[in-house]
Parts: sequence; structure tokens; C-alpha cells
Amino acid sequence: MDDSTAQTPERTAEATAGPELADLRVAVIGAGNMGGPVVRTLLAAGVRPAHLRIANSGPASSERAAAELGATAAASRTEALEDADVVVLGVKPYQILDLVAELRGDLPAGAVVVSLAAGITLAQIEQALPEGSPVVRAMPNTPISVGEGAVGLMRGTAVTAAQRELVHALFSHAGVAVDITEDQVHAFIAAAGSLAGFAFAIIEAMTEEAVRQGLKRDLADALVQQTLRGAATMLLESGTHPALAKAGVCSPGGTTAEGYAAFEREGVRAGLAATMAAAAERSRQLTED
Ligand SMILES: NC(=O)C1=CN([C@@H]2O[C@H](COP(=O)(O)OP(=O)(O)OC[C@H]3O[C@@H](n4cnc5c(N)ncnc54)[C@H](O)[C@@H]3O)[C@@H](O)[C@H]2O)C=CC1
Ligand SMILES: O=C(O)[C@@H]1CCC=N1
Repeated sequence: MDDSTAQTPERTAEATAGPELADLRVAVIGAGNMGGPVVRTLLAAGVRPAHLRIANSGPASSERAAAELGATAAASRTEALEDADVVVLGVKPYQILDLVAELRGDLPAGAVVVSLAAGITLAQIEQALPEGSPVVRAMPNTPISVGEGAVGLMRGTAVTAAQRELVHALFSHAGVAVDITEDQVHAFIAAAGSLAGFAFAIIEAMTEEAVRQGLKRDLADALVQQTLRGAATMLLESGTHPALAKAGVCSPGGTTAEGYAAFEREGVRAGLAATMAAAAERSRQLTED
């Protein structure tokens, strides 16, 4: 990853006040597994529920999502777009270019289009819109729904400094929000977007083993989740290198050293690296398709 273009990842919830969001009108077209958490973070940032309109594949789905997320259901995609200042596209990558072509005529002039789609480039979206349309790619992860996630932001050619500031303000309660380049998004997916899924899988596997070792499931859930959260918080707050923190848990001849030897012997480190590399590689493939 080219560090010269990556922002220092600051936690965003404490960010100072940016542009006023209470009057902003946002349309979210596709509030599913990822669009839903985006809705939550936009509301947390200060967008008013009445100004955040959701249009899913049909009215019943829009109403369900709006009720669950505390936003407003639009009767149609066209209604969602009326007077929108920002339009978030949360549909699947294979759907997004058709959707952009369909919405093009109804997009208010100057509305900032924010795509969540993996593998679809800024240039592809810009080509499907009138020349000069401001387009941003956002690569979030689902933990932004609780203000503990990450989002990488990529700007298209027509995005102004004020629009960049606006998009950062919209994601100010996501956890970490950083500017990245499209070259960096593959690594970003491995380390954040898809990593959320891997983290859930790791938590699931550890919990199952804790149960196999004899703990009740609710205690196993609490211990694994609390310990992983605590470990991450310790590193975040102290800046300690993880290898040093690990050494601090390994007593000579003790339980952790023995467990850690199995971690290496069983290829857990290599498996994690392969997992992340596969996600990054798939992101590159999707971009080339
Ligand atoms: N799930 C994740 O953790 C992440 C997903 N993404 C990206 O987010 C996008 C959405 O993925 P998911 O939320 O996982 O998918 P999903 O299937 O859960 O959500 C898609 C939503 O789009 C709606 N939809 C489908 N066709 C539509 C149309 N023509 N008009 C309006 N709404 C329509 C569906 O009703 C659904 O609510 C993808 O492009 C993916 O690459 C990016 C980062 C993380
Ligand atoms: O699996 C996917 O394609 C999406 C993009 C990053 C996380 N989920």
C-alpha cells in the first residue's frame, strides 16, 4: 500500500463539527446488509430521519428497512431521489451500473453519488452519469453500525473540497474514515471490509471450542467477545506492538506459550494471511471483470 496517499486513521466519532447535516437530504437506494449500517452511521452523524429516504427493491422491503433503521421509506426510487443532496447506492456490484443508468434522469443536479460496491470503479460510475457528476466510492464494513467500523473513501474527478468534507462529515461516526486510492481498496477490503466477516468467523470458531472445553454458551460468548474487544482496545489505546502484548501473556512453560506453539504449528497465521490475500485478490478480479 502506498503510504503517501493513505490518511492517518483517526477515530472519527470525536471529530470536530463539520458541515451542518441536519438540513441535508439523503437517498439510500439499497439498504441491506451494508446499506443498513450506512443508514445508522448517517443518522448518528446528524442526518434527520425525515430527510433520509430509503428505496429498496420494493415498497414492503423499503418500509421494513426504514422501520428497523429509524429512517423514512420512499414509495419509489424516484421519490427517494427528489431534492436529494447525497445518493447512496447500496445494491450488489453486478446491479449498480444498470441502476445508475436507470436513475440518471432523476438525479438532482449536483447530488453526490456514493457507491458502496466492491469492484466497480469510479470511472465506470462516472461514465454512466452526466459529465461532471460528483461520485465517491465508500468501502465500509458492518461494524460502522455501532460506530466501531472503518470506511475507505475514494473521490471521483468532479468532487470538490466541500463535497469531500461533506462525505467525511457523513461518516464521522463510523469509527475510522480515511481517504484511500482505488489501488489501495483491495488491501482495504482485506483489512476492513471483508475482515469483519473473518472476525465473526474467528469469534464463532473460538466460541465453539470454549463450549467444547466445557463452558456454557452464554459465558463462552461473553468471554471470547469481551477478550477480543479488550485486546483490540488495549492496542488502540496504548499503541503497543501486538507481538509485545502477546509476549506479555506468554509465561515461560505456560499455557499461552503452549497454545501459541499450536497456533503456528497448525498454520493459523498462514491461514489468516491466505484468507486476507484471497479477499484482496478477488477484489482485484472484480475490478478487472
Ligand atoms: N456486506 C458487506 O459487509 C459489505 C458490502 N459492500 C457492498 O455493499 C453493496 C451491498 O451489499 P449487501 O448490503 O451485502 O447486499 P444486500 O443484498 O444485503 O443488500 C442489497 C439491497 O439492495 C436492494 N436492492 C436490490 N436491487 C435494488 C434496486 N434495483 N433498487 C433498489 N434497491 C435494490 C435490496 O432490497 C437490498 O436491500 C455491494 O455492492 C457490496 O459490494 C461493501 C462493503 C461491505
Ligand atoms: O463480500 C463482498 O464482496 C463485500 C465487499 C467487502 C465485504 N463484503
